[in-house]
Amino acid sequence: MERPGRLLLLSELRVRNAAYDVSLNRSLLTWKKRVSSPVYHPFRPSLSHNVPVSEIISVREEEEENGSRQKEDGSWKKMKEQEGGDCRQSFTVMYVERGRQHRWRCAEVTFTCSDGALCQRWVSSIREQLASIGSRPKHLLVYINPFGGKRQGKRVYEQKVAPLFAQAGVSTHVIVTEYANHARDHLRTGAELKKYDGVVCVGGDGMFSEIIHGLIWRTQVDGGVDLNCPDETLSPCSLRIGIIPAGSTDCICFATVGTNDPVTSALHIIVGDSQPMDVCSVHHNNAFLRFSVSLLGYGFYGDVLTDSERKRWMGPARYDLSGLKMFLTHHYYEGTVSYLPARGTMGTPRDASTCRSGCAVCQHNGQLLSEKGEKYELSDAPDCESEGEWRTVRGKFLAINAASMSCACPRSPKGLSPAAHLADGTTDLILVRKCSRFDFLRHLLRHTSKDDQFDLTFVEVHRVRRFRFTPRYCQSDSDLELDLQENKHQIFSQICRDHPACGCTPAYSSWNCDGEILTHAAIDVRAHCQLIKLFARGIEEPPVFEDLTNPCAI
Ligand SMILES: CCCCCCCCCCCCC/C=C/[C@@H](O)[C@H](COP(=O)(O)O)NC(=O)CCCCC
Ligand SMILES: Nc1ncnc2c1ncn2[C@@H]1O[C@H](COP(=O)(O)OP(=O)(O)O)[C@@H](O)[C@H]1O
Ligand SMILES: [Ca+2]
Repeated sequence: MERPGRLLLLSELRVRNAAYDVSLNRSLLTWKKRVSSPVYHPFRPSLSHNVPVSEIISVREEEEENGSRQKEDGSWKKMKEQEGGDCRQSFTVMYVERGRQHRWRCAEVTFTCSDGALCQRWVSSIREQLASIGSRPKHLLVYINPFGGKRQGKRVYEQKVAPLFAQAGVSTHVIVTEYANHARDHLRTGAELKKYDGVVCVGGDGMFSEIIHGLIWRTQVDGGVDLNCPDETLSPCSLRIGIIPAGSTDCICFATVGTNDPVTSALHIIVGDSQPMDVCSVHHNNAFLRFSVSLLGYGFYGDVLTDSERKRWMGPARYDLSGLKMFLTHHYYEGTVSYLPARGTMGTPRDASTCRSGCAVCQHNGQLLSEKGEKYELSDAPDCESEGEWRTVRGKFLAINAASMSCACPRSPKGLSPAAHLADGTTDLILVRKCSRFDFLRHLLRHTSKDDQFDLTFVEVHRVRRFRFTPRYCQSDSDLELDLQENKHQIFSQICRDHPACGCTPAYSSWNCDGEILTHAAIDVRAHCQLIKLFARGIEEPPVFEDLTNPCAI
């Protein structure tokens, strides 16, 4: 068996007319400038580059300007004569280069070889190494929401993403959605999923939500799982999902990649990254309502979303206006929250460390939950003997938020729950009790600074596996139906005839479920560990020691 470090090729090649020693093994492509004097010079920029094979995007043979080109059969039709009489050919390697703030770019380097045969050997060796990476997708199903965010999804895909996919030899079937839930319904029933290695979503969190609803639903139906039963163990989806950010918040992309940049996302897809992610199921009276991967927010975030939907024409700025309006409105909601604390798992919501690439907490908890899955499922059932583990909080709340991941986004780069994990099988339940406007503003502002948004007397946070919310004035299903029919376009679409303070504060808010409105206030939520996978790797730590041998790092 070949060891990863075994040298496959070592040649003297030229890069921009300078001589380099270029080597390839199964994990690394290295090019190192030949120096006339080998004396060490501390201030001379480094002359060595290392690119992991896993981060090579593609390799292409260059067509010489003077007409020398490769024939269909791979032989060289005409060689360009060098002054010295030798023939030269060149090839270009495209690879991932890291920029600022987790951005990735496609860089390239052209190597000139002394002869065509050597050039071909290099090209085919690199191609062989790339082909042996089994995790890279070859065929992708792409859904574009042309109306997400600033309505740039189609243009962004065509101009920035499609050329990269073509360069990397990734074939695509592209569907531009024509109506809301088009992608979801196509994934449920129409798409031939066996043909693809992954699904790509061009849009925002709402569009991503459509994709996971289609994929998870299809996987459960294929596996005979009853989605309406909150205690069922769901089957994980095998297809990975890529997100090209083209929405308004794009928090799922930001929290899994570290930036909202279409090129960076496309490169993570091409190199075949894989990031498992938790999904919460939301039920009402034993009927399945929705899935959530980022924010489930009642009160403030539910009201912001409901208000902002009527301002869609404003684009992403609608959230700022609705946010300000709802902050001034200052509604609170009464109810009971019951939760099952996450026991035996690593990590707490007050940890200083955050979820990063290759997160040990996610790996530990993921393994624990998959090994002890059955036992955990049983003890989680609220009506079994361990009912005593459930805790209950009653009160008046300005906001009840469940963050299954940090929910970091450009508005709040550390997120709603900075220490939440992408794939640990838990969600962070944040309860913001009724307080003054001034105190609520302090809490909100802390999402944008280094200060701890949980270190306030009216805020509590719990890491949980399940929770339930019941509003004080219980909503009947007929109320909800009337509500939907009559008050669809009202900011607070509640029936509050039984509410003593009717006219000043509504009895119910709605849930903001990854940017989609849920009108049922009473819900039962359960975290499912690592139910889906993304073409991402989590947020990378900046290198502690810069690679001083790499001039790009200086
Ligand atoms: C006075 C300063 C206030 C600063 C408050 C900052 C807090 C921001 C936390 C944002 C968390 C966002 C969680 C993500 C939610 C998205 O799923 C959802 C839909 O996204 P998309 O489909 O891409 O539009 N976005 C929202 O609900 C927007 C919330 C904005 C709240 C101001
Ligand atoms: N072609 C379409 N026409 C109208 N709505 C659509 C279409 N495609 C998707 N949607 C819906 O648009 C909503 C918002 O999409 P999203 O991409 O998240 O943008 P934003 O981040 O701006 O909210 C989602 O609920 C999605 O279901
Ligand atoms: Ca989680």
